[in-house]
Amino acid sequence: MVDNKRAEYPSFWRELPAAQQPIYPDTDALKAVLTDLRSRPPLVFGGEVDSLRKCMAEAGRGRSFVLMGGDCAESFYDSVESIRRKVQTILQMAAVLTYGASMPVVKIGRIAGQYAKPRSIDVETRDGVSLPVYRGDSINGYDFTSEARTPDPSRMLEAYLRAGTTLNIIRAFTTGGYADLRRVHSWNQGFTSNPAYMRFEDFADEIDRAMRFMEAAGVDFDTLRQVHLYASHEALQLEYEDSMVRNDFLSGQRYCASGHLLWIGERTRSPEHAHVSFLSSVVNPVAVKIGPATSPLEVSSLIERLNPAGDPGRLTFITRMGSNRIRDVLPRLIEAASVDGRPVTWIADPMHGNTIVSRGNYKTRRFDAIIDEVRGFFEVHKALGTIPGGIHIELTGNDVTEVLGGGAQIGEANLSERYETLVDPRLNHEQSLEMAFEVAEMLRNE
Ligand SMILES: O=C[C@H](O)[C@H](O)COP(=O)(O)O
Ligand SMILES: C=C(OP(=O)(O)O)C(=O)O
Ligand SMILES: [Mn+2]
Repeated sequence: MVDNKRAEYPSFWRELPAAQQPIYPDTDALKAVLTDLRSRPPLVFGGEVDSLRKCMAEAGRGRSFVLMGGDCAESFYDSVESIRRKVQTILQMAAVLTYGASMPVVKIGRIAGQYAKPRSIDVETRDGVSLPVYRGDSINGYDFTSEARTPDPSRMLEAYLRAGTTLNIIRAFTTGGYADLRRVHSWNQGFTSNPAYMRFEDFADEIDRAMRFMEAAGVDFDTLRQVHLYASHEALQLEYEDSMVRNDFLSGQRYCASGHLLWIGERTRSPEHAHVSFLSSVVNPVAVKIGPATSPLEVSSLIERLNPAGDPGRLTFITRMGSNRIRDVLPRLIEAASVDGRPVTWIADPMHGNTIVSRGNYKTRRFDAIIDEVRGFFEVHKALGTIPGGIHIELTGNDVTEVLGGGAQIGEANLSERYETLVDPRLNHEQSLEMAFEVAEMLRNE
């Protein structure tokens, strides 16, 4: 467990600098919402959170592989159909990765709480009019009006309710037979029968033979009808996260009950600042996004602050370097963690270091660069004898055109067709599956 002096002063984060926080004009309304949130039931429970921490520990030891995926920013208006397709996409990817890795795949959504966004610029200007930038549905609205863009504390309450609804949908889809491996396999067969993905045919045939072997050998597929899909999000909005802290009634420990795993973003990860201090005071598994400017010293300080007792599964680093930097930058950061010796789980986010702007001014990413960053991540770990523990992807189950390339060859001219994201470009359903096959092949060749 987290044996940290700061845990004795859980509000210590309030004394430290906190980047990317909204400023609410109505402080009385803010207080009322926070009081209300503190009285509400937790969204996730201690036992589930502890199970995920054990899964993250297994991934750190190379005995399982983590798939984290979902929207850059969820919307309060996401339909049940859109959530269903996202869950389906994650389940399909996980089945392919399980075969490639010959290991269990830990499934974690960027879901049921991914409503607050860090931004690089505070204002957005359109036709000479400047307004506060959109920071996620739990902070302000997407519409380009002064009213929508003003931070509104009642949005935190709505975020809590939407997260609860989404968790309920997830529980229904993952326990009601929808996640049955036979069903997931038949969806994947639909994907690989598309001529655009012919190159995965042999791999898909192998999976199909494995399924038939399992059936012939008498595996009880009915025991494979339920899966765990955990919920994660960036713990950016500290007042909301703090209002969701609960002492678990069984263990008595402090959990942030807004999601199973919480991460700290690249823009708020200073070891001396508020986000790190806040997450040091709860026992959830935590992750920190680290970009190419991260120093080995910061890696050791983050370990010291977030996992002083060296609990396996407590701390994950999500590397987001860019395909052209990962092979140079990652080795010294892994070495710093190895010298420290306390266990760390490593996950690759091949999205955020590969963002570009298209000629038509769309924020986008190239599919090939995304795949190349994962390849670099595997190469570096192989050279150092350390463990590549998983991948972290921005995806949607919808048929959007936000990322360039892939088998469907989305080009710059296609981006305007279905560019629907609120913030960053996501892999669409087919690109996500294509990525799963690519990474499964890398895992098999490990
Ligand atoms: O996921 C997030 C984005 O990378 C981050 O919010 C910054 O986006 P921006 O540069 O559009 O502000
Ligand atoms: C903002 C994000 O990432 P990062 O902190 O790595 O830039 C994100 O994951 O959406
Ligand atoms: Mn993003």
